[in-house]
Amino acid sequence: MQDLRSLRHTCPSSQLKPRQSPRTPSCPGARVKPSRPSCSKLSNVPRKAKDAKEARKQDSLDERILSGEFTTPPSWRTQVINALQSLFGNLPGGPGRGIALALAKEGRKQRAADRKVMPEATGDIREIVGQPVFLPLYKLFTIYGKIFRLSFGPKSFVIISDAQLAKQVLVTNAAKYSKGLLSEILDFVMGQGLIPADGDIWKVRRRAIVPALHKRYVAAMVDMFGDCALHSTSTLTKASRGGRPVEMENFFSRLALDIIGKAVFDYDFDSLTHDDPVIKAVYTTLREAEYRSTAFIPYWNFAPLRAIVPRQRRCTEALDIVNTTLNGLISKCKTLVDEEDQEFQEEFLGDKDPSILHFLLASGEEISSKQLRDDLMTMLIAGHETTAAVLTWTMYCLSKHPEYIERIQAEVDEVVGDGKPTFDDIKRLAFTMRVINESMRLYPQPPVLIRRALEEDELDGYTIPKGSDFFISVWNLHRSPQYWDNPEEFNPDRFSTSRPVPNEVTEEYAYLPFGAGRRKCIGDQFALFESVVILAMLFRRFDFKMAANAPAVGMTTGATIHTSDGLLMSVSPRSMPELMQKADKAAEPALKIPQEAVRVA
Ligand code: HEM
Repeated sequence: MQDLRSLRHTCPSSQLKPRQSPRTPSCPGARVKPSRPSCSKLSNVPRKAKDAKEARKQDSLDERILSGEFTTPPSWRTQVINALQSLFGNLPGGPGRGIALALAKEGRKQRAADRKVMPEATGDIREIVGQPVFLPLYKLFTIYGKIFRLSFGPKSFVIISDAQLAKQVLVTNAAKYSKGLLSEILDFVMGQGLIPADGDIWKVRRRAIVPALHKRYVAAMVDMFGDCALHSTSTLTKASRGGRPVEMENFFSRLALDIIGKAVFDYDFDSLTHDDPVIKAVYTTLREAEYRSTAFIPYWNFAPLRAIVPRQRRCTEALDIVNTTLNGLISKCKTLVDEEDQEFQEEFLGDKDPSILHFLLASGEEISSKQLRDDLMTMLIAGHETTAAVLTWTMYCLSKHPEYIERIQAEVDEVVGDGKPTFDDIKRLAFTMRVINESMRLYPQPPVLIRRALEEDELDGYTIPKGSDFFISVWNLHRSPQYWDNPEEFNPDRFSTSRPVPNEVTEEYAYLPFGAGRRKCIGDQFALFESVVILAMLFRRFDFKMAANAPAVGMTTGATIHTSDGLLMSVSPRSMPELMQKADKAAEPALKIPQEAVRVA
């Protein structure tokens, strides 16, 4: 893999100099590492050699920035006009002055014309896909500013790192943009589900699904979050008794899977205590979706290769298992709906099964099994990986700030005590909520949003041709010094607890943890409540800190930000013996967290 040496700047405008001295967009203490190589050749390279190569790559971009390589000179026309203007302006008296004035006017016109050409970085795509893509994008943002084009051979992307431009694409002119590349990548797993769908299918499905997440449903889910979190404490208790550290990313991934399975189709994966073919199939499918979003040759589009390449064969088998399971759940729920005499009304909540699937079937809407499966699969993925990533990075941020853990514990002791948080308690767990809001600022999941222009548009004075692909860098927005004081600092108090929970509107589109506009996340409340309940339940019962010999925490990315080597923490019970006895009684005996299915790719 090359370093970024071939990235060339071709911006003609002098307006686009770096706005600040460039620096590495580091998370507090986190180490940046390349994602697992998508090219099998690299997997034999010894780890140290790979690390050294990565370090050289980082250094070389920094050095090149500092050397001024990316500093944007004026276009040659502007340079010639400037030179002539100064020549004639220095002639004593006579026509020289008049010519200099005319040149000054021409210079102004030329500079305006320069500004119309979008700044452009060109390079080799392997330089970007070899590492979490949002990191080089941050560096390029410090050079090229709020909007620039990133080109690799014939392919190019417009990168947006500005709140008002993001608002224009996501909200004001949303009808002019589709999910583009994302739909292509996710088609094999989500089909026409809500995330990749566009046009009329998206409109119809959004209208059908959003009402399912009504207030009564979310309140019922809050209770279920508490049950699942309590169940998970047996795993932590067992680890703490055995003096064994817990890999928290794996732990949260499985806890979130258990929750979303129940919430969406009333299926108990119980993945924290066992592995089975369905769980393995779900993870194989998820990892394949991530792999496809970072690999740069879509060889799987050729049917013969899908049949030959082992990982593609495994993926097809996994999809079969997941689809068969979903079909089984759909027909079971259909039978339930046929047999029950519960009337469907607004805020419908199934007595025996409060899931979204039950709501959708009970609503009586005509829908094909394939569409229903696409919807369920979409929500399974959307609601699982994201929440697990948010909890993992929140834990990581907290591990650096024991003082905030103490504040969460004090709040939970006062508001919740030994029980499970209720819907009404959540408002009063305001500091815990701000911790999550702040962690989502530093580690947005996903870190970039993808769009494609369906028709010509104009952004910041630039003409955007139809078909242009966009990355809206939420990572850049959330760490931009233009919008945030000390943007790299983890500081939950930047969001006051006496103000509403921060969102895209309160923060004027500089904060987009759930996107914005018509494609905004439908599970935002669900996910925030879920995260608050889990943190409250765990911190009431345990203390967490980084394990003594934990590997440094690095980042890799697919759809969300993963750790490169896990988040290894030691867990110990808080010194409240009577509480731990109660927790032990409530929870079932634990097996160790199954490891093998989580890191398949
Ligand atoms: C902390 C957890 C979550 C985060 C950070 C998150 C983030 C997001 C973001 C940023 C988008 C917008 C994507 C875009 O504009 O391209 C989105 C869309 C979506 N999310 Fe979430 N999400 C979370 C949890 C959930 C949950 C729990 C569900 C389901 C119960 C869910 C279902 C969806 C769906 C269906 C969409 C597509 C909406 C549409 O296009 O109309 N998400 N999510």
